[in-house]
Amino acid sequence: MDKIGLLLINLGTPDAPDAASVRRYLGEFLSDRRVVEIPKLLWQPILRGPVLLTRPRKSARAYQEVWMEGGAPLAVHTRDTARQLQELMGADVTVDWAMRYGNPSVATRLKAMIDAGCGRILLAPLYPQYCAATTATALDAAYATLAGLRSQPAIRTLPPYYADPSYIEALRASAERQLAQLDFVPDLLLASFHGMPMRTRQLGDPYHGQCLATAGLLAQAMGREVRVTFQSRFGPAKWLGPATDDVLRSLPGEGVRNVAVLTPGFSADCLETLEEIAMRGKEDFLSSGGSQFAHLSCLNASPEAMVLYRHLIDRELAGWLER
Ligand SMILES: C=CC1=C(C)c2cc3[nH]c(cc4nc(cc5[nH]c(cc1n2)c(C)c5CCC(=O)O)C(CCC(=O)O)=C4C)c(C)c3C=C
Ligand SMILES: [Fe+2]
Ligand SMILES: [Fe+2]
Repeated sequence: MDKIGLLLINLGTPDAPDAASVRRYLGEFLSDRRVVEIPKLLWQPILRGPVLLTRPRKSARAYQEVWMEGGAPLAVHTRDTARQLQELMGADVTVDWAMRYGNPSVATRLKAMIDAGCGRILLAPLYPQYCAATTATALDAAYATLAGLRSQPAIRTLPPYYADPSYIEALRASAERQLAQLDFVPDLLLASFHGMPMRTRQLGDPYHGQCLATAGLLAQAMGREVRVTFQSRFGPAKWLGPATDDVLRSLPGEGVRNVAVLTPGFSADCLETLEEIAMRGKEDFLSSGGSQFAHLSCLNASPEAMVLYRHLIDRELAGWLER
């Protein structure tokens, strides 16, 4: 039988925390028509002008605040996840990882897997909630690579797992482990998801409903309220709300003194969780009168994450792997 490959795909991140690297990364990311759905002729001059002239320097400073010894947090955690999964899966499955934007690219890692003899490949975009701007474009990149091949491998894709009991259990266990380590008891749990332009929801993207479903199931599993917000607004269009920063600033006025923020839509910690939430979100909350703030880490390559991914992957590989 053919060798089996598992390719974890995450969003992407710059190669280094400097303006030139961030400009290259943002140029690729924000040129994706799945991400910014403005006609190319209108958007490219704005992107190449004001956006790429100003944002890279500001973002590079933010990346410098969270950069790790092994590189960008998103890359470090995604690589750790792949390495640990490789150990768990054993020699039957070749595990690798790639980024939709930047490096290592989907094209290079997918081709390497095929060159290594993998005739059956499971593509696993690490997004619990489906969104065209994340899941679909990650798969587009893989299919574009396959389009250039005479001999293609058999392909399966990991479905969104936003309501899968194994995902909800991983979130619950990870949150409760971290809550037990805090030196305060939060009055409220906030689940902050990455935002999207409101228009994508009206056009039928299921992302918003899947975020609400995840938070509802997590609230049920934890037996307490989990309030949903959306972060990382970009550009002048109306985005999904309520906005995380607005809510963090208004909570003290509602009598919420202590808050813990989860970011369950991100499989791994990254700029958006470590800088935007754990640093700027904390400041928003404390400067508005809050007393104690905690950001709970993403699943990353935690023991809870390994149980989750092993379960999701084994289910997709059933029939390919005769264990
Ligand atoms: C129009 C812009 C954007 C859409 C739509 C969007 C959707 C979206 N993004 C993620 C996950 C991540 N985004 C990250 C960074 C990031 N996102 C945008 C813009 C849009 N995202 C920008 C401009 C940036 C770069 C950072 C900055 O300059 O502020 C990241 C982190 C990357 C990292 O290197 O750490 C993630 C992860 C999701 C899940 C999503 C839709 C649901
Ligand atoms: Fe984003
Ligand atoms: Fe951000």
